[in-house]
Amino acid sequence: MTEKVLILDFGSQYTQLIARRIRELNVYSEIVPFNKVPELDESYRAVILSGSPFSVKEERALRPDLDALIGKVPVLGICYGAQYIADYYGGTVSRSLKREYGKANLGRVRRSDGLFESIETGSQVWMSHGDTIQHLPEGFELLASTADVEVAAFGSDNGRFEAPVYCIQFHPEVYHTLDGGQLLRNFVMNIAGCTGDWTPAHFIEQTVEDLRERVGEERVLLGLSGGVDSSVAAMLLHRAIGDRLFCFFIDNGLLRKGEFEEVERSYEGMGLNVTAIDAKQEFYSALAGESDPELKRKAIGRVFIEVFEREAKKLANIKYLAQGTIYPDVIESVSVHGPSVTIKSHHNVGGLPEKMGLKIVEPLRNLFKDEVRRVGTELGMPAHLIGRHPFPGPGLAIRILGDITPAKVHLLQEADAIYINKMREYGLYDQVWQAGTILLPVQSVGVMGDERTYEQAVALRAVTSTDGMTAEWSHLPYDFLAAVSSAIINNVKGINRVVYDISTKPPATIEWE
Ligand SMILES: Nc1ncnc2c1ncn2[C@@H]1O[C@H](COP(=O)(O)OP(=O)(O)OP(=O)(O)O)[C@@H](O)[C@H]1O
Ligand SMILES: O=c1[nH]c(=O)c2[nH+]cn([C@@H]3O[C@H](COP(=O)(O)O)[C@@H](O)[C@H]3O)c2[nH]1
Ligand SMILES: NC(=O)CC[C@H](N)C(=O)O
Ligand SMILES: [Mg+2]
Repeated sequence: MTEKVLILDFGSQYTQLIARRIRELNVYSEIVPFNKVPELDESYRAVILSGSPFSVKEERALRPDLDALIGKVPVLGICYGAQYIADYYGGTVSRSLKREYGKANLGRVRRSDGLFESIETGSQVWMSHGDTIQHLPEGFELLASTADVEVAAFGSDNGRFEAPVYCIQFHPEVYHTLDGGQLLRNFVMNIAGCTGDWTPAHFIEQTVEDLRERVGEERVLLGLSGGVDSSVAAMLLHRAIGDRLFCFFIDNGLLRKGEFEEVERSYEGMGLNVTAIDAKQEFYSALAGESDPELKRKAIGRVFIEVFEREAKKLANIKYLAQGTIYPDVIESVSVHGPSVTIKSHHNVGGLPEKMGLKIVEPLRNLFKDEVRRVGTELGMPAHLIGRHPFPGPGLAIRILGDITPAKVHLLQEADAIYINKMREYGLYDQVWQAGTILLPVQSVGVMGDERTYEQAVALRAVTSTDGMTAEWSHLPYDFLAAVSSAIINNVKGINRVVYDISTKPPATIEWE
């Protein structure tokens, strides 16, 4: 049984980060809304309470029953989590008009305590709160202070409860808390006694076993996109059920330049059963004359389903559809406006299961993207497949603003290939999370060889991100941007202007449509 750390989400913007930090210790962690605590069987070794935009002093504060948790397993409260524990057990928390936001240093630390082992006095921490803990509840002791807050950390491991409880006002999960990783390690490994059994090898072994059990002797269908998620899902299934996995790779005419052939080639030698399907014309016909972004997406989704359905009919007895759904797609988070379900799903073959009566298998639904990559590496997949930037299912159709024609696709493919190749050449590809070129529906005047031109413009997009939910525009070097711009304008006839997109998400999104 894999050991687990449970994270109760009170709506902090950092909740996912807590889960990732724990997983970096090779310990499995899962996030649940604060009010959906599962039965704590012995696989749960510890519970962490996240921060929150709420204040414990508010009427609407989120107030789960802590008696069900505290004393059962070691508990760590972070920020709101700490304030709530203080408040719950009879301490006092006061609201202050002044927020403490940013770096602070732990001025006094009770280092004899397990939570602060190997952490020096003066260690830099990151604060983000308005409320202050004034008095500790009975049975708790002060563990650390900063210049601004007396109660930066406190805990109870003296017998008031049967398991230790620790509370910290700062955020150990953000990188600005320099010893945050050490603190979490102290809590998870030393105090909660986790051993670190969540490794890619362990995950593969267990998943392959589960898949064999689940799928039995049935056949499984999988849409392969050339992207990381579907490729790793395919490899896992292949290991579990071999030739009973049938992969379809569809050329929708909206892929990058040379991508169809390249992806086909990279799957050779991996042992997968892949059928490549040329459906370019079907997609182009469905998109003809359509310029509304949502209608374009819908048309593409519809054709994906049609193609899948038709091809699947040629194979008898398919019972399952495999999807590369990953953890950020399924986490239920608490939103600032109250507990709600926010699930982002972009899955392009989404309508298929109901239509064909297929059951879904999602071998990656517990993994973050970087973990998917580590599993892929462990499975022996080539580095260029693992390191690929994410690419949307609707492809270049959502990067060509307005209606789609094969000629526009061609124009964008050429510009995009120059951008991406140069990015590799300059050693920037792996520093960027995702990059692409957007064909703008504007023409502008230029001059080339003493002649007037009146041609289209492209925008370059490059972002850094961890999961695509938020993103920063990448600060790419000017000499690189200059080289790309001149290569595109000199080599792609039809484009005479290149601009760089400097918008973050939110409020912009990564794709333009
Ligand atoms: N050209 C395609 N042929 C077959 N299936 C596809 C194609 N494009 C997308 N899909 C299906 O849609 C799913 C969602 O695509 P998505 O881009 O989110 O994931 P991915 O391609 O596996 O990974 P990545 O996010 O790294 O691109 C894929 O997992 C795949 O099953
Ligand atoms: O498979 C996909 N089908 C889609 O319909 C789709 N739309 C956006 N994306 C990808 O999702 C991430 C976030 O994109 P946005 O900021 O544009 O919402 C980025 O990585 C986008 O490339 C998609 N992927
Ligand atoms: N980051 C947090 O958890 C903040 C908790 C609470 N809203 C405060 O301002 O003090
Ligand atoms: Mg993709």
